Amino acid sequence: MSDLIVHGGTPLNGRIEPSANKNAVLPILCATLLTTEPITLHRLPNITDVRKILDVFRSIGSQIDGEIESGTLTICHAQAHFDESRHRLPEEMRSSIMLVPPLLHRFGVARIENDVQGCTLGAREIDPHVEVFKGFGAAIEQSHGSLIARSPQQLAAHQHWLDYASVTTSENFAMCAVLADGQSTLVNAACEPHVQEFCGFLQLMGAQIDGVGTSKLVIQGVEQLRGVEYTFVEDYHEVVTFLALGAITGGSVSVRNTAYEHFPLITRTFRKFGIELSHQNGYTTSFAPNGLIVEEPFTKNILQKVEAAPWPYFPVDLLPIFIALGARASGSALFWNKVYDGALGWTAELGKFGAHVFQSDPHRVITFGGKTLRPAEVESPYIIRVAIALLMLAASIEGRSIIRNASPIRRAHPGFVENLVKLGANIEWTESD
Ligand SMILES: CC(=O)N[C@H]1[C@@H](OP(=O)(O)OP(=O)(O)OC[C@H]2O[C@@H](n3ccc(=O)[nH]c3=O)[C@H](O)[C@@H]2O)O[C@H](CO)[C@@H](O)[C@@H]1O
Ligand SMILES: C=C(OP(=O)(O)O)C(=O)O
Repeated sequence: MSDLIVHGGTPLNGRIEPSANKNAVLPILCATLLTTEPITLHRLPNITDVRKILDVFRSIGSQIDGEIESGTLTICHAQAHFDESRHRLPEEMRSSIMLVPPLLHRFGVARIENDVQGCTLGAREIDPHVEVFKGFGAAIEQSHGSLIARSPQQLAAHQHWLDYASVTTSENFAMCAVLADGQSTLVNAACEPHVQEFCGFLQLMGAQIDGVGTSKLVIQGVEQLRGVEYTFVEDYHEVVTFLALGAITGGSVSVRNTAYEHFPLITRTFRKFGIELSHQNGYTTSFAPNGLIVEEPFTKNILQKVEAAPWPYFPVDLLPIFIALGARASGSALFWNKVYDGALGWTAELGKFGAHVFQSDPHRVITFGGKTLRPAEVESPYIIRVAIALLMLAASIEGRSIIRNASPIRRAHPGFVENLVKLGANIEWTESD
C-alpha cells in the first residue's frame, strides 16, 4: 500500500505544466486499435492505467516504440491478434470496457471480466454498454465471470437513446459506429471535455462524426481509419486540482490551461468559496484575497451549493476537491452528487482532521467549515479524487498527516508529488503493508 506523509501548513506557490486527461487518454489509446496504421501520441502520461493498457497491447502482439517516460510512443496494431481463451483485460480500471468495440471490429470477439470496476463510487453499470454492443449486432454470452461479445460480421449501424449521459458508453457507441455499416445516432450522449477530445481524435483518424460537444452524435461509418500523430491537451481535473491546492494552503498557483473555454462554471464554483481565478497568457492562477469564505446566497433558507452531474453541469470527479475547500472555508455549503450513489462515504474521514461534514443522504453532504483543524492519519478509499481531497486538507494544516492508500492518485496524475514539492510542499510517498 502506498501512503503519503504530508507536513502541512506551507503555502504552495508557483507554476505547473499539467499532464493529459486520463479520461481522454484511455479511450484514445483503445481507439488506436481501430486501425492497422501506426499512431504516434505525444504528452502521453506515465500513469498506472496507461501502463496497463500498453501491457494488454504488448500481450496481443502490438508494436510499441519509444519510452513512456519520454511522453511519446508510436503504437502499431498491424500484427495484433486477440484470443479470448488466453487474453485478459484489467479489472480494476473502468476503461478496459472501451477495448471491446475495437476488439470486435478487428477480431470479431472481445472478452471482459464482469466486474470491471474503476474507482469505488457506487454502482458502475455495464448494462448500458451491453445494450449498445447488442444494438450494433454483437452477440453477448456470460462465461465464468466474464462477458464475451462476438460479431463475426461487420457491425451494423444503430439508433440509440441512452437512459443517462454515460461517458464511457457514449465513447463505446462512437467506436462501434465509426466502422459500422451505415449511419448511427446516439441521443443523450455525454459531452464532457474528454468526450469531445476523444471524438476529435476519431475525426482525425478519418471518422465522420457530427454533433461533437452536444447531446446528439450522428456518425456515418467509414471503411477504414488511418494512422495519425496526436498531442494530448491539458487535463482540466489536474488544472483545477493544483489551483485548489494553491488556494487551500493560502498560496497562489498558476497552471497552464489552453482550454479555458471550459471554465466558466468551474470559475463561478471557486468563487463560491472566496477563490478568484484569473487567466493570462495561457495560464490560470488562483488566489483567495480574503481567505476561504463560503459566499452567502441571497435567497433565504438555502445553503450555498455545488451540484455535480453530467457535463455541462459541474464535473462529478471534481466534487471531492471542492468538498475539501468547503471543509476548510468558513460558512456552510451543500454538495450534491447527482451521478453516483456511493461516492460520499469517505467524508467521514474528514472528521479525523476535526472538520464537520454531515452526510444527509447517499447523494448529499453539508460542510460546516471554519473549524479548527488538526493533523491526522486518514485512509482513502480506492477513489483517485478522494485521495487528493484528503491530501489537500492535510497540506493546509500545520503538522504531520498521513494519507493511507493514496496510490489511486497514480492512476491519473504523473509526478504528482514531484509537482507538489516544486510548489513548496513537504510531502513524500512511503510504502506500508
Ligand atoms: C474512464 C472514465 O472516463 N471514467 C469516468 C466516466 O466513468 P463512466 O463512464 O463509468 O461513468 P458513467 O457516465 O457511465 O456514470 C457512472 C455511473 O453513474 C450513474 N449515473 C451516471 C449519470 C447519470 O446521469 N445517472 C446515473 O445514474 C450510473 O450508475 C453509472 O453507472 O464518467 C464518470 C462520470 O463523469 C467519471 O466519474 C469517471 O471518471
Ligand atoms: C472515477 C475515475 O476514474 P475511473 O472511471 O477510471 O474509475 C476518475 O477518473 O476520477
